[in-house]
Amino acid sequence: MVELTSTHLSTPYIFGAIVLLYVGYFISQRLYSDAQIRKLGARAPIRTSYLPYGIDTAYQVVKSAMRDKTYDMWIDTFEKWCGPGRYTIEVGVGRRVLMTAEPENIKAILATQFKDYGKGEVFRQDWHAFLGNDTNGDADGLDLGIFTTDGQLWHNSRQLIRPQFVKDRLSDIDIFEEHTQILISKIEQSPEIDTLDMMFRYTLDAATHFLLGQSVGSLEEPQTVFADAFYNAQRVQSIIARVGPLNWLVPRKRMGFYDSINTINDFVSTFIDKALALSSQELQEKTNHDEGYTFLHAIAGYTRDRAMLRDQLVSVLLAGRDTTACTLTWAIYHLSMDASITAKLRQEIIQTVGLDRKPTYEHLKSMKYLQHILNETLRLYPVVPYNVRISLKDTTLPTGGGPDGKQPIGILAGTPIGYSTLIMQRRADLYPAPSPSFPPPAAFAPERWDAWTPKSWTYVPFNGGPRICIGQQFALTEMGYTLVRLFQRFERVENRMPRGVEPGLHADIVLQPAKEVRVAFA
Ligand code: HEM
Repeated sequence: MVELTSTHLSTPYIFGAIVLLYVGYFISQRLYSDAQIRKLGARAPIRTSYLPYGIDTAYQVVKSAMRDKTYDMWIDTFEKWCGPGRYTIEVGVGRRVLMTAEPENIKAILATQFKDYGKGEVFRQDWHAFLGNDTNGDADGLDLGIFTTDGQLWHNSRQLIRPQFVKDRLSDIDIFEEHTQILISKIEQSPEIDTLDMMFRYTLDAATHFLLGQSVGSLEEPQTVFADAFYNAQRVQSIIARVGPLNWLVPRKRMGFYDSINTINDFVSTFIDKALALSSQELQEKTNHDEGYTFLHAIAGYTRDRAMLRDQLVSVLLAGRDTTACTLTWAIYHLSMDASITAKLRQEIIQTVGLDRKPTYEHLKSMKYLQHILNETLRLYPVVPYNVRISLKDTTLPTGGGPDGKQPIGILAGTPIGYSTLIMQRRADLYPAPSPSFPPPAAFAPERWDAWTPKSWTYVPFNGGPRICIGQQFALTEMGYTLVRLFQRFERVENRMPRGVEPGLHADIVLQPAKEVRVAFA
Protein backbone atom coordinates (compact mmCIF):
# COMPACT_ATOMS: atom_id res chain seq x y z
CA MET A 1 0.00 0.00 0.00
CA VAL A 2 2.82 2.35 0.91
CA GLU A 3 4.60 1.38 -2.34
CA LEU A 4 1.48 1.93 -4.43
CA THR A 5 0.87 5.44 -3.05
CA SER A 6 4.41 6.57 -3.65
CA THR A 7 4.30 5.32 -7.30
CA HIS A 8 1.05 7.15 -7.98
CA LEU A 9 2.27 10.42 -6.50
CA SER A 10 5.68 10.52 -8.18
CA THR A 11 6.63 13.83 -9.81
CA PRO A 12 5.98 12.89 -13.49
CA TYR A 13 2.49 11.69 -12.59
CA ILE A 14 1.68 14.84 -10.67
CA PHE A 15 3.05 16.95 -13.51
CA GLY A 16 1.07 14.96 -16.10
CA ALA A 17 -2.10 15.33 -14.07
CA ILE A 18 -1.60 19.10 -13.75
CA VAL A 19 -1.04 19.45 -17.51
CA LEU A 20 -4.14 17.36 -18.24
CA LEU A 21 -6.20 19.37 -15.81
CA TYR A 22 -4.95 22.61 -17.34
CA VAL A 23 -5.65 21.47 -20.92
CA GLY A 24 -9.08 20.19 -19.84
CA TYR A 25 -9.84 23.49 -18.12
CA PHE A 26 -8.57 25.46 -21.12
CA ILE A 27 -10.70 23.45 -23.58
CA SER A 28 -13.83 23.61 -21.44
CA GLN A 29 -13.40 27.38 -20.97
CA ARG A 30 -12.96 27.74 -24.73
CA LEU A 31 -16.06 25.66 -25.47
CA TYR A 32 -18.02 27.61 -22.88
CA SER A 33 -17.04 31.03 -24.24
CA ASP A 34 -17.60 29.82 -27.85
CA ALA A 35 -21.12 28.82 -26.83
CA GLN A 36 -21.66 32.18 -25.10
CA ILE A 37 -20.47 34.05 -28.19
CA ARG A 38 -22.78 31.98 -30.44
CA LYS A 39 -25.72 32.89 -28.24
CA LEU A 40 -25.00 36.57 -28.91
CA GLY A 41 -24.22 36.36 -32.62
CA ALA A 42 -21.94 34.95 -35.31
CA ARG A 43 -18.13 34.79 -35.52
CA ALA A 44 -15.95 36.86 -37.82
CA PRO A 45 -13.21 35.11 -39.82
CA ILE A 46 -10.45 33.97 -37.48
CA ARG A 47 -6.76 34.52 -38.15
CA THR A 48 -5.34 31.20 -37.03
CA SER A 49 -2.32 31.25 -34.75
CA TYR A 50 0.01 28.26 -34.82
CA LEU A 51 1.78 28.93 -31.51
CA PRO A 52 0.27 29.12 -28.02
CA TYR A 53 -1.07 32.50 -26.92
CA GLY A 54 -0.85 33.72 -30.50
CA ILE A 55 2.87 34.34 -30.13
CA ASP A 56 3.31 34.12 -33.92
CA THR A 57 0.55 36.70 -34.49
CA ALA A 58 1.96 39.02 -31.82
CA TYR A 59 5.42 38.66 -33.39
CA GLN A 60 4.03 39.61 -36.80
CA VAL A 61 2.25 42.66 -35.36
CA VAL A 62 5.38 43.90 -33.55
CA LYS A 63 7.68 43.17 -36.51
CA SER A 64 5.40 45.08 -38.90
CA ALA A 65 5.17 48.02 -36.48
CA MET A 66 8.96 48.19 -36.18
CA ARG A 67 9.27 48.26 -39.97
CA ASP A 68 6.48 50.82 -40.36
CA LYS A 69 4.46 48.24 -42.25
CA THR A 70 1.43 47.99 -39.97
CA TYR A 71 -0.95 49.19 -42.67
CA ASP A 72 0.36 46.68 -45.26
CA MET A 73 0.26 43.91 -42.66
CA TRP A 74 -3.43 44.50 -41.95
CA ILE A 75 -4.34 44.75 -45.63
CA ASP A 76 -2.59 41.39 -46.27
CA THR A 77 -4.22 39.87 -43.18
CA PHE A 78 -7.74 40.90 -44.23
CA GLU A 79 -7.13 39.64 -47.74
CA LYS A 80 -5.65 36.31 -46.69
CA TRP A 81 -8.02 35.38 -43.85
CA CYS A 82 -11.27 37.16 -44.73
CA GLY A 83 -11.33 37.27 -48.51
CA PRO A 84 -12.20 40.24 -50.72
CA GLY A 85 -14.34 43.05 -49.36
CA ARG A 86 -14.36 41.87 -45.74
CA TYR A 87 -12.80 44.04 -43.07
CA THR A 88 -13.55 42.51 -39.70
CA ILE A 89 -11.38 39.77 -38.29
CA GLU A 90 -10.73 37.92 -35.04
CA VAL A 91 -7.15 37.52 -33.94
CA GLY A 92 -6.16 35.51 -30.92
CA VAL A 93 -3.24 36.83 -28.90
CA GLY A 94 -3.91 34.90 -25.70
CA ARG A 95 -7.49 36.16 -25.84
CA ARG A 96 -10.06 37.05 -28.47
CA VAL A 97 -9.37 40.45 -30.05
CA LEU A 98 -11.22 41.87 -33.05
CA MET A 99 -10.06 44.32 -35.64
CA THR A 100 -12.49 46.16 -37.91
CA ALA A 101 -12.41 48.73 -40.69
CA GLU A 102 -16.14 48.51 -41.37
CA PRO A 103 -18.07 51.82 -41.20
CA GLU A 104 -21.13 50.17 -39.63
CA ASN A 105 -19.05 48.64 -36.85
CA ILE A 106 -17.13 51.85 -36.17
CA LYS A 107 -20.43 53.73 -35.99
CA ALA A 108 -21.76 51.17 -33.48
CA ILE A 109 -18.67 51.38 -31.23
CA LEU A 110 -18.59 55.18 -31.24
CA ALA A 111 -22.24 56.17 -31.48
CA THR A 112 -25.19 53.81 -31.71
CA GLN A 113 -23.86 51.38 -29.07
CA PHE A 114 -21.74 53.96 -27.25
CA LYS A 115 -22.68 52.65 -23.80
CA ASP A 116 -21.57 49.10 -24.68
CA TYR A 117 -17.97 50.13 -25.41
CA GLY A 118 -15.40 52.18 -23.51
CA LYS A 119 -11.71 52.77 -22.99
CA GLY A 120 -11.66 50.12 -20.26
CA GLU A 121 -9.50 49.39 -17.24
CA VAL A 122 -6.38 48.15 -19.04
CA PHE A 123 -6.11 51.32 -21.12
CA ARG A 124 -6.56 53.38 -17.98
CA GLN A 125 -3.84 51.49 -16.14
CA ASP A 126 -1.45 51.73 -19.10
CA TRP A 127 -1.89 55.50 -19.21
CA HIS A 128 -2.32 56.14 -15.51
CA ALA A 129 1.11 57.53 -14.68
CA PHE A 130 0.97 60.02 -17.55
CA LEU A 131 -2.62 61.16 -17.68
CA GLY A 132 -4.11 60.27 -14.30
CA ASN A 133 -1.67 61.51 -11.77
CA ASP A 134 -3.67 61.59 -8.61
CA THR A 135 -1.75 64.59 -7.39
CA ASN A 136 -4.50 65.48 -4.92
CA GLY A 137 -2.92 62.90 -2.63
CA ASP A 138 -6.08 60.95 -1.87
CA ALA A 139 -4.53 57.93 -3.60
CA ASP A 140 -7.94 56.81 -4.80
CA GLY A 141 -6.34 55.61 -8.03
CA LEU A 142 -8.90 57.50 -10.08
CA ASP A 143 -7.94 59.07 -13.36
CA LEU A 144 -9.62 62.38 -13.88
CA GLY A 145 -8.51 63.37 -17.37
CA ILE A 146 -10.92 63.25 -20.29
CA PHE A 147 -8.77 60.88 -22.30
CA THR A 148 -8.68 57.77 -20.13
CA THR A 149 -11.98 57.80 -18.26
CA ASP A 150 -15.38 56.26 -19.03
CA GLY A 151 -18.90 56.76 -17.72
CA GLN A 152 -19.60 59.51 -15.20
CA LEU A 153 -15.96 60.53 -14.74
CA TRP A 154 -15.56 61.01 -18.49
CA HIS A 155 -18.86 62.88 -18.64
CA ASN A 156 -17.68 65.26 -15.87
CA SER A 157 -14.48 65.99 -17.78
CA ARG A 158 -16.31 66.56 -21.02
CA GLN A 159 -18.75 68.96 -19.31
CA LEU A 160 -15.85 70.86 -17.78
CA ILE A 161 -13.86 71.21 -21.00
CA ARG A 162 -16.58 71.59 -23.63
CA PRO A 163 -17.41 75.27 -23.03
CA GLN A 164 -13.78 76.17 -23.68
CA PHE A 165 -14.06 74.90 -27.26
CA VAL A 166 -17.42 76.18 -28.42
CA LYS A 167 -16.45 79.77 -29.09
CA ASP A 168 -14.37 81.24 -31.92
CA ARG A 169 -12.07 83.24 -29.65
CA LEU A 170 -10.08 86.16 -30.95
CA SER A 171 -7.42 85.30 -28.38
CA ASP A 172 -6.86 81.93 -30.11
CA ILE A 173 -6.14 83.77 -33.38
CA ASP A 174 -3.71 86.05 -31.50
CA ILE A 175 -1.88 82.99 -30.19
CA PHE A 176 -1.64 81.41 -33.64
CA GLU A 177 -0.43 84.73 -35.05
CA GLU A 178 2.33 85.11 -32.48
CA HIS A 179 3.67 81.61 -33.06
CA THR A 180 3.28 81.52 -36.86
CA GLN A 181 5.43 84.66 -36.98
CA ILE A 182 8.15 82.87 -35.02
CA LEU A 183 7.72 79.82 -37.25
CA ILE A 184 8.07 81.95 -40.38
CA SER A 185 11.21 83.64 -39.07
CA LYS A 186 12.73 80.21 -38.28
CA ILE A 187 11.90 79.00 -41.79
CA GLU A 188 13.39 82.16 -43.29
CA GLN A 189 16.64 81.40 -41.50
CA SER A 190 16.74 77.77 -42.71
CA PRO A 191 17.59 76.81 -46.29
CA GLU A 192 15.83 73.51 -45.65
CA ILE A 193 13.70 72.19 -42.76
CA ASP A 194 12.70 68.91 -41.17
CA THR A 195 8.98 69.67 -41.36
CA LEU A 196 7.74 67.42 -38.56
CA ASP A 197 10.35 68.61 -36.08
CA MET A 198 9.48 72.23 -36.83
CA MET A 199 5.73 71.57 -36.58
CA PHE A 200 6.11 69.70 -33.28
CA ARG A 201 7.84 72.75 -31.78
CA TYR A 202 5.35 75.17 -33.25
CA THR A 203 2.27 73.29 -31.98
CA LEU A 204 3.84 72.73 -28.54
CA ASP A 205 4.46 76.45 -28.22
CA ALA A 206 0.95 77.36 -29.36
CA ALA A 207 -0.70 74.69 -27.17
CA THR A 208 1.17 75.65 -23.97
CA HIS A 209 0.36 79.29 -24.64
CA PHE A 210 -3.34 78.48 -25.10
CA LEU A 211 -3.54 76.17 -22.08
CA LEU A 212 -1.33 77.94 -19.54
CA GLY A 213 -0.98 81.45 -20.82
CA GLN A 214 2.74 81.04 -21.46
CA SER A 215 4.52 79.26 -24.29
CA VAL A 216 7.47 76.96 -23.58
CA GLY A 217 9.24 78.66 -26.48
CA SER A 218 10.62 75.51 -28.07
CA LEU A 219 10.87 77.05 -31.55
CA GLU A 220 13.31 79.65 -30.27
CA GLU A 221 15.08 77.49 -27.73
CA PRO A 222 15.08 73.92 -29.07
CA GLN A 223 16.41 72.30 -25.87
CA THR A 224 13.74 73.28 -23.36
CA VAL A 225 13.48 71.06 -20.28
CA PHE A 226 9.71 70.79 -20.58
CA ALA A 227 9.74 69.93 -24.30
CA ASP A 228 12.35 67.22 -23.73
CA ALA A 229 10.42 65.78 -20.77
CA PHE A 230 7.16 65.79 -22.71
CA TYR A 231 8.85 64.12 -25.66
CA ASN A 232 10.38 61.43 -23.47
CA ALA A 233 7.17 60.72 -21.53
CA GLN A 234 5.32 60.31 -24.83
CA ARG A 235 8.05 58.09 -26.28
CA VAL A 236 7.95 55.67 -23.34
CA GLN A 237 4.15 55.86 -23.18
CA SER A 238 3.84 54.84 -26.81
CA ILE A 239 6.08 51.80 -26.14
CA ILE A 240 3.92 50.92 -23.10
CA ALA A 241 0.76 51.21 -25.19
CA ARG A 242 2.23 49.18 -28.04
CA VAL A 243 3.49 46.12 -26.15
CA GLY A 244 0.15 45.68 -24.37
CA PRO A 245 0.14 42.92 -21.73
CA LEU A 246 3.95 42.72 -21.77
CA ASN A 247 4.33 46.37 -20.81
CA TRP A 248 5.47 45.52 -17.29
CA LEU A 249 8.77 44.66 -19.00
CA VAL A 250 9.30 48.27 -20.11
CA PRO A 251 12.03 49.72 -17.83
CA ARG A 252 10.15 52.91 -17.09
CA LYS A 253 12.54 54.17 -14.42
CA ARG A 254 15.67 53.50 -16.50
CA MET A 255 14.06 55.21 -19.49
CA GLY A 256 13.50 58.33 -17.40
CA PHE A 257 9.71 58.04 -17.61
CA TYR A 258 8.99 59.01 -14.01
CA ASP A 259 11.57 61.81 -14.05
CA SER A 260 9.94 63.20 -17.17
CA ILE A 261 6.51 63.05 -15.58
CA ASN A 262 7.83 64.83 -12.50
CA THR A 263 9.27 67.56 -14.72
CA ILE A 264 5.92 67.94 -16.49
CA ASN A 265 4.09 68.05 -13.14
CA ASP A 266 6.46 70.62 -11.65
CA PHE A 267 6.07 72.82 -14.69
CA VAL A 268 2.27 72.59 -14.82
CA SER A 269 1.99 72.95 -11.01
CA THR A 270 3.58 76.40 -11.09
CA PHE A 271 0.77 77.63 -13.32
CA ILE A 272 -1.91 75.80 -11.34
CA ASP A 273 -0.61 77.39 -8.11
CA LYS A 274 -0.82 80.85 -9.66
CA ALA A 275 -4.34 80.22 -10.95
CA LEU A 276 -5.55 78.86 -7.62
CA ALA A 277 -4.14 81.90 -5.84
CA LEU A 278 -6.80 83.98 -7.62
CA SER A 279 -10.25 84.38 -6.13
CA SER A 280 -13.29 83.05 -8.00
CA GLN A 281 -14.16 86.59 -9.03
CA GLU A 282 -10.67 87.29 -10.38
CA LEU A 283 -10.78 84.01 -12.34
CA GLN A 284 -14.18 84.91 -13.72
CA GLU A 285 -12.93 88.30 -14.85
CA LYS A 286 -9.93 86.76 -16.60
CA THR A 287 -12.12 84.23 -18.37
CA ASN A 288 -14.73 86.76 -19.44
CA HIS A 289 -12.16 88.87 -21.21
CA ASP A 290 -11.34 87.33 -24.51
CA GLU A 291 -7.94 88.95 -24.46
CA GLY A 292 -5.50 87.03 -22.29
CA TYR A 293 -7.95 84.14 -21.90
CA THR A 294 -6.35 80.84 -20.87
CA PHE A 295 -7.83 77.40 -20.69
CA LEU A 296 -6.41 76.85 -17.20
CA HIS A 297 -8.09 79.94 -15.75
CA ALA A 298 -11.37 78.97 -17.37
CA ILE A 299 -11.45 75.48 -15.86
CA ALA A 300 -10.06 76.68 -12.51
CA GLY A 301 -13.24 78.75 -12.33
CA TYR A 302 -15.20 75.50 -12.09
CA THR A 303 -12.94 73.28 -10.01
CA ARG A 304 -10.16 73.89 -7.52
CA ASP A 305 -9.14 70.23 -7.52
CA ARG A 306 -5.42 70.25 -8.41
CA ALA A 307 -5.46 66.68 -9.73
CA MET A 308 -8.41 67.44 -11.95
CA LEU A 309 -6.72 70.56 -13.33
CA ARG A 310 -3.41 68.77 -13.91
CA ASP A 311 -4.98 65.76 -15.63
CA GLN A 312 -7.13 67.88 -17.95
CA LEU A 313 -4.23 70.13 -18.92
CA VAL A 314 -1.87 67.28 -19.74
CA SER A 315 -4.64 65.37 -21.58
CA VAL A 316 -5.54 68.32 -23.79
CA LEU A 317 -1.88 69.07 -24.43
CA LEU A 318 -1.31 65.50 -25.51
CA ALA A 319 -4.47 65.39 -27.65
CA GLY A 320 -3.92 68.74 -29.30
CA ARG A 321 -0.25 68.94 -30.00
CA ASP A 322 0.97 65.99 -32.12
CA THR A 323 -2.31 65.71 -33.99
CA THR A 324 -2.06 69.15 -35.57
CA ALA A 325 1.73 68.91 -36.03
CA CYS A 326 1.43 65.66 -37.99
CA THR A 327 -1.52 66.80 -40.10
CA LEU A 328 0.29 70.01 -41.05
CA THR A 329 3.36 67.96 -41.98
CA TRP A 330 1.37 65.62 -44.24
CA ALA A 331 -0.31 68.62 -45.91
CA ILE A 332 3.03 70.38 -46.49
CA TYR A 333 4.49 67.15 -47.86
CA HIS A 334 1.76 66.99 -50.52
CA LEU A 335 2.05 70.69 -51.32
CA SER A 336 5.78 70.14 -51.82
CA MET A 337 5.01 67.33 -54.26
CA ASP A 338 2.52 69.22 -56.39
CA ALA A 339 3.19 72.88 -57.16
CA SER A 340 -0.21 73.27 -58.82
CA ILE A 341 -2.00 72.65 -55.51
CA THR A 342 0.16 75.26 -53.77
CA ALA A 343 -0.48 77.74 -56.58
CA LYS A 344 -4.24 77.23 -56.36
CA LEU A 345 -4.18 77.64 -52.59
CA ARG A 346 -2.15 80.80 -52.91
CA GLN A 347 -4.61 82.15 -55.44
CA GLU A 348 -7.44 81.59 -52.99
CA ILE A 349 -5.47 83.28 -50.20
CA ILE A 350 -4.76 86.32 -52.39
CA GLN A 351 -8.41 86.61 -53.42
CA THR A 352 -9.82 86.18 -49.91
CA VAL A 353 -7.42 87.96 -47.60
CA GLY A 354 -4.51 89.32 -49.64
CA LEU A 355 -0.83 88.80 -48.94
CA ASP A 356 -0.44 90.84 -45.75
CA ARG A 357 -3.60 90.91 -43.67
CA LYS A 358 -4.17 88.50 -40.82
CA PRO A 359 -6.94 86.04 -41.71
CA THR A 360 -10.08 86.15 -39.56
CA TYR A 361 -12.36 83.24 -38.65
CA GLU A 362 -14.69 84.37 -41.46
CA HIS A 363 -11.86 84.34 -44.01
CA LEU A 364 -10.80 80.85 -42.97
CA LYS A 365 -14.35 79.50 -43.13
CA SER A 366 -14.93 80.95 -46.59
CA MET A 367 -11.77 79.42 -48.09
CA LYS A 368 -13.10 76.24 -49.70
CA TYR A 369 -9.86 75.07 -51.28
CA LEU A 370 -8.00 75.43 -47.99
CA GLN A 371 -10.66 73.29 -46.29
CA HIS A 372 -10.48 70.73 -49.09
CA ILE A 373 -6.71 70.45 -48.62
CA LEU A 374 -7.21 69.75 -44.91
CA ASN A 375 -10.05 67.28 -45.59
CA GLU A 376 -7.97 65.46 -48.16
CA THR A 377 -5.00 65.30 -45.80
CA LEU A 378 -7.14 63.86 -43.00
CA ARG A 379 -8.75 61.42 -45.45
CA LEU A 380 -5.44 59.82 -46.39
CA TYR A 381 -3.79 60.37 -43.00
CA PRO A 382 -6.37 60.22 -40.22
CA VAL A 383 -4.06 61.13 -37.41
CA VAL A 384 -5.34 58.54 -34.92
CA PRO A 385 -5.01 55.60 -37.34
CA TYR A 386 -5.63 52.69 -34.99
CA ASN A 387 -7.71 52.87 -31.88
CA VAL A 388 -9.28 50.45 -29.45
CA ARG A 389 -12.38 50.11 -27.32
CA ILE A 390 -13.32 47.39 -24.83
CA SER A 391 -16.82 45.93 -24.67
CA LEU A 392 -18.18 46.85 -21.24
CA LYS A 393 -20.91 44.16 -21.39
CA ASP A 394 -21.98 41.20 -23.54
CA THR A 395 -23.03 42.78 -26.82
CA THR A 396 -22.68 42.63 -30.61
CA LEU A 397 -21.04 44.33 -33.56
CA PRO A 398 -23.61 44.89 -36.32
CA THR A 399 -21.79 43.30 -39.26
CA GLY A 400 -18.91 41.12 -40.44
CA GLY A 401 -19.97 37.76 -39.04
CA GLY A 402 -21.12 34.46 -40.55
CA PRO A 403 -20.26 32.91 -43.93
CA ASP A 404 -21.56 35.93 -45.88
CA GLY A 405 -19.90 38.50 -43.56
CA LYS A 406 -23.20 40.27 -42.98
CA GLN A 407 -24.32 38.78 -39.66
CA PRO A 408 -23.95 40.57 -36.31
CA ILE A 409 -20.93 39.33 -34.36
CA GLY A 410 -21.26 38.11 -30.77
CA ILE A 411 -19.01 40.03 -28.35
CA LEU A 412 -18.44 39.00 -24.75
CA ALA A 413 -17.77 41.63 -22.07
CA GLY A 414 -14.10 42.57 -21.89
CA THR A 415 -13.26 41.92 -25.56
CA PRO A 416 -10.89 44.50 -27.11
CA ILE A 417 -12.10 45.81 -30.47
CA GLY A 418 -9.45 47.52 -32.57
CA TYR A 419 -10.75 49.86 -35.24
CA SER A 420 -8.84 51.59 -37.97
CA THR A 421 -9.96 54.79 -39.65
CA LEU A 422 -6.77 54.65 -41.76
CA ILE A 423 -7.70 51.30 -43.33
CA MET A 424 -11.35 52.27 -43.70
CA GLN A 425 -10.66 55.65 -45.30
CA ARG A 426 -8.31 54.02 -47.82
CA ARG A 427 -10.79 51.33 -48.90
CA ALA A 428 -11.40 51.88 -52.63
CA ASP A 429 -14.75 50.06 -52.44
CA LEU A 430 -16.20 52.83 -50.25
CA TYR A 431 -15.65 55.50 -52.94
CA PRO A 432 -17.31 56.26 -56.26
CA ALA A 433 -15.59 54.71 -59.30
CA PRO A 434 -12.73 56.92 -60.53
CA SER A 435 -13.83 59.38 -63.22
CA PRO A 436 -12.63 62.74 -64.62
CA SER A 437 -14.25 64.48 -61.62
CA PHE A 438 -13.23 61.86 -59.07
CA PRO A 439 -9.54 60.88 -59.08
CA PRO A 440 -8.59 57.41 -57.77
CA PRO A 441 -8.99 57.27 -53.98
CA ALA A 442 -5.26 56.68 -53.43
CA ALA A 443 -4.38 60.04 -55.05
CA PHE A 444 -4.04 63.27 -53.06
CA ALA A 445 -6.60 65.45 -54.85
CA PRO A 446 -8.30 68.25 -52.88
CA GLU A 447 -10.53 68.89 -55.94
CA ARG A 448 -12.45 65.68 -55.30
CA TRP A 449 -14.24 67.51 -52.46
CA ASP A 450 -15.72 70.09 -54.87
CA ALA A 451 -18.68 67.90 -55.73
CA TRP A 452 -18.44 64.95 -53.39
CA THR A 453 -19.46 64.24 -49.81
CA PRO A 454 -18.34 61.01 -48.17
CA LYS A 455 -21.00 58.48 -47.26
CA SER A 456 -21.95 58.56 -43.59
CA TRP A 457 -19.27 57.10 -41.27
CA THR A 458 -16.76 56.46 -44.09
CA TYR A 459 -14.76 59.61 -43.21
CA VAL A 460 -14.27 60.10 -39.47
CA PRO A 461 -10.76 61.43 -38.76
CA PHE A 462 -12.11 63.15 -35.65
CA ASN A 463 -14.20 60.08 -34.78
CA GLY A 464 -17.91 60.62 -34.12
CA GLY A 465 -20.59 60.15 -31.49
CA PRO A 466 -20.47 61.54 -27.95
CA ARG A 467 -16.69 61.23 -27.76
CA ILE A 468 -15.98 63.06 -31.02
CA CYS A 469 -12.80 65.16 -30.88
CA ILE A 470 -13.61 68.15 -28.77
CA GLY A 471 -10.84 70.21 -30.37
CA GLN A 472 -11.96 69.70 -33.97
CA GLN A 473 -12.80 73.33 -34.74
CA PHE A 474 -9.80 74.61 -32.81
CA ALA A 475 -7.56 72.23 -34.80
CA LEU A 476 -9.02 73.21 -38.18
CA THR A 477 -8.62 76.89 -37.34
CA GLU A 478 -5.04 76.43 -36.15
CA MET A 479 -4.03 74.42 -39.21
CA GLY A 480 -5.87 76.69 -41.65
CA TYR A 481 -4.37 79.80 -40.08
CA THR A 482 -0.87 78.33 -40.27
CA LEU A 483 -1.16 77.39 -43.94
CA VAL A 484 -2.58 80.79 -44.88
CA ARG A 485 0.18 82.69 -43.06
CA LEU A 486 2.89 80.42 -44.55
CA PHE A 487 1.65 80.81 -48.11
CA GLN A 488 1.13 84.53 -47.79
CA ARG A 489 4.83 84.79 -46.99
CA PHE A 490 6.17 82.04 -49.31
CA GLU A 491 5.25 81.39 -52.92
CA ARG A 492 6.09 77.71 -53.00
CA VAL A 493 7.51 74.80 -51.08
CA GLU A 494 10.02 72.42 -52.66
CA ASN A 495 10.45 68.81 -51.71
CA ARG A 496 14.04 68.04 -50.68
CA MET A 497 13.69 64.37 -49.86
CA PRO A 498 15.91 62.00 -51.85
CA ARG A 499 14.34 61.30 -55.24
CA GLY A 500 11.78 58.49 -55.17
CA VAL A 501 11.70 58.27 -51.37
CA GLU A 502 8.23 58.27 -49.89
CA PRO A 503 7.56 59.33 -46.28
CA GLY A 504 6.10 55.96 -45.20
CA LEU A 505 3.52 55.54 -42.45
CA HIS A 506 4.84 55.44 -38.89
CA ALA A 507 1.90 54.60 -36.66
CA ASP A 508 2.76 55.38 -33.06
CA ILE A 509 -0.13 56.85 -31.13
CA VAL A 510 -0.51 59.29 -34.00
CA LEU A 511 0.23 58.74 -37.68
CA GLN A 512 3.45 60.43 -38.67
CA PRO A 513 5.87 60.15 -41.59
CA ALA A 514 8.42 57.38 -41.08
CA LYS A 515 11.06 59.41 -42.96
CA GLU A 516 12.08 63.02 -42.53
CA VAL A 517 9.95 65.29 -44.70
CA ARG A 518 12.62 67.75 -45.78
CA VAL A 519 11.37 70.79 -47.65
CA ALA A 520 12.49 74.29 -48.57
CA PHE A 521 10.10 77.24 -48.60
CA ALA A 522 10.80 79.93 -51.18
C1 HEM B 1 -5.83 67.19 -36.75
C2 HEM B 1 -6.21 67.41 -35.54
C3 HEM B 1 -6.92 66.43 -34.65
C4 HEM B 1 -7.45 65.20 -34.93
C5 HEM B 1 -7.46 64.47 -36.26
C6 HEM B 1 -8.03 64.69 -33.71
C7 HEM B 1 -8.65 63.47 -33.59
C8 HEM B 1 -9.19 62.99 -32.41
C9 HEM B 1 -9.76 61.69 -32.26
C10 HEM B 1 -9.85 60.62 -33.34
C11 HEM B 1 -10.21 61.59 -30.98
C12 HEM B 1 -10.90 60.40 -30.33
C13 HEM B 1 -9.91 59.59 -29.51
C14 HEM B 1 -10.59 58.51 -28.71
O1 HEM B 1 -11.71 58.69 -28.27
O2 HEM B 1 -9.98 57.45 -28.52
C15 HEM B 1 -9.91 62.84 -30.32
C16 HEM B 1 -10.23 63.12 -29.02
C17 HEM B 1 -9.90 64.29 -28.38
N1 HEM B 1 -9.29 65.39 -28.96
FE1 HEM B 1 -8.70 65.56 -30.86
N2 HEM B 1 -7.86 65.62 -32.73
C18 HEM B 1 -7.19 66.71 -33.25
C19 HEM B 1 -6.83 67.87 -32.60
C20 HEM B 1 -7.20 68.19 -31.32
C21 HEM B 1 -6.91 69.44 -30.67
C22 HEM B 1 -6.17 70.62 -31.32
C23 HEM B 1 -7.38 69.35 -29.39
C24 HEM B 1 -7.34 70.37 -28.28
C25 HEM B 1 -6.75 71.51 -28.31
C26 HEM B 1 -7.97 68.03 -29.25
C27 HEM B 1 -8.56 67.56 -28.10
C28 HEM B 1 -9.13 66.33 -27.97
C29 HEM B 1 -9.67 65.83 -26.71
C30 HEM B 1 -9.68 66.56 -25.38
C31 HEM B 1 -10.16 64.54 -26.98
C32 HEM B 1 -10.84 63.59 -26.01
C33 HEM B 1 -12.35 63.72 -26.18
C34 HEM B 1 -13.14 62.74 -25.32
O3 HEM B 1 -12.64 61.66 -24.99
O4 HEM B 1 -14.29 63.09 -25.02
N3 HEM B 1 -7.85 67.37 -30.44
N4 HEM B 1 -9.29 63.69 -31.22
